[in-house]
Amino acid sequence: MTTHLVWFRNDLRITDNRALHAACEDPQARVIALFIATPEQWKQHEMAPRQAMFIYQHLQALQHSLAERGIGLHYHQCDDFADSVDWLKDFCKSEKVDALFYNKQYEFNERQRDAAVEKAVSESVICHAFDDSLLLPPGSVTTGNNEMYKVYTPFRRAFLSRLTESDSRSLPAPQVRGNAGKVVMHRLMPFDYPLADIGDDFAIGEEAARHQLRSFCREQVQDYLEQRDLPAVDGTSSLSPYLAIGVLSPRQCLNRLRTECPDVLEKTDGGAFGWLNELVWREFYRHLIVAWPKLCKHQPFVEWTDNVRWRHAPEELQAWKDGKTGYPIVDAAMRQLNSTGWMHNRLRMIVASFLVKDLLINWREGERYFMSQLLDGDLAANNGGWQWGASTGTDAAPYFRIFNPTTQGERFDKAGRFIKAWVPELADVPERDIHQPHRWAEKQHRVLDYPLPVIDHARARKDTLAAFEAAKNRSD
Ligand SMILES: Cc1cc2nc3c(=O)[nH]c(=O)nc-3n(C[C@H](O)[C@H](O)[C@H](O)COP(=O)(O)OP(=O)(O)OC[C@H]3O[C@@H](n4cnc5c(N)ncnc54)[C@H](O)[C@@H]3O)c2cc1C
Repeated sequence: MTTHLVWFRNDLRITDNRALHAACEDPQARVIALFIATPEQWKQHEMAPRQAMFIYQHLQALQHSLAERGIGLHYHQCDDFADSVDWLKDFCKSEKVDALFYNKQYEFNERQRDAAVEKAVSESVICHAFDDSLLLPPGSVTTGNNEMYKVYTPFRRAFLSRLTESDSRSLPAPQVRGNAGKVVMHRLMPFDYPLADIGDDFAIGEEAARHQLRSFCREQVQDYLEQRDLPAVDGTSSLSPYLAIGVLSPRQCLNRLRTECPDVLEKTDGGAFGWLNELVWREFYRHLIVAWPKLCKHQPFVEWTDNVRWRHAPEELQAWKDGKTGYPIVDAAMRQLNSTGWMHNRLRMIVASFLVKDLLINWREGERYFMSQLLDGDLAANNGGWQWGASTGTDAAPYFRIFNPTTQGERFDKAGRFIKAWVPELADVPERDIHQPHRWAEKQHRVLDYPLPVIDHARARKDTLAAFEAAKNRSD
């Protein structure tokens, strides 16, 4: 009997999982599954303790779903990727594995590890790697010169035309195998990594994720364009934590969207197309890290931006992290992040702009801090978002485009509902004054238990423009 090993990594689901599906195609094969935890590597990647917990809980759910189908999940903990290569080689030998099935990861370290694994086991194991976490594989959407796009809009155009030709059907969960009911449930030890409570906002399991997807596409996606920028409204899908660790696949998202909104590709001014556009951003950033691996190594896409003389301002950095900058929308956003591990996209843009363009602090500090807190931490999307905000990346906003944190708050949280939910110190401030609470307090002769702005935006704007200008000149 042949033995097929499915190595789970960022694809913690049994439905529409290409590697699992392929491994189970031969009904006679013995199929076993494996997850390797690598806490030392996670530390280096700044993975949030909340995300580690989210993974751990989904691993438990996965183990049950696999066992019901007659597939035992083995679990092992190594320090880092290098150790995992050696261990996997021995494991394949001891379990007499004939074929290894896995879904590709696109980050630089992960690709190096996979190449090392394939080499290490090549004598006795056939490896099957699948493009699973994207709608279209990296390198398949290119310019006429066969190069990756550096700008999003033409990428999207080319992407959508390729998408219509591609097979993006979702695959079913594997059939129940002959040995169901006899599977050994190996004990899943908690990872040797800090684990933090994830609260009640995100239910565990792929069924819960699919339910959330279904109801979003059925009930909310039509209003996406009007609501997606309003943090006080639950107007986006909140599916990013599931997509980040592969509890849900982008094909499942696309297919559900098409079922509920069959004209999604034709009606380009509708909410459904707007949502699809976000899924394409996700693809864009993943394609980019493969085309430019330097993005995985903390390097800016636009090289001259490395000449910017960032400020060393540890107290202001800390105020930003703690949500105590004195700018209500920034503080509410950071407190949401610190308390839930999730932040609304508009707010991610605002706080990123504030850190980089107001405080003139290196974008890498923000990127790192986000990873350490986010439940949906994802190298490609996070790096892409930060480099966009810092004007150091592809398709970046030009450096002279600087968000004004006060007017951003006025535009997207007019009545301050979101602010009041997260900054209780401002509970008494009337709606019309919520974005400039100290001005109101002064007029009212009130003392607010809320910090004064850490920086004056108008002055900061000038300084930042000068710093970017000087960096550009230095590189000419
Ligand atoms: C500074 C910054 C950092 C970010 N860090 C991350 C991160 O670590 N992980 C992450 O998944 N997203 C990140 N994003 C992108 C975006 O903010 C989140 O994906 C989104 O807020 C998740 O909420 P949602 O699931 O309700 O999204 P929806 O609006 O419902 O979008 C659907 C899905 O599309 C994807 N998506 C949406 N917007 C983007 C985007 N701008 N870039 C890439 N993918 C997108 C996500 O997978 C999301 O779940 C970041 C954005 C910025 C500006």
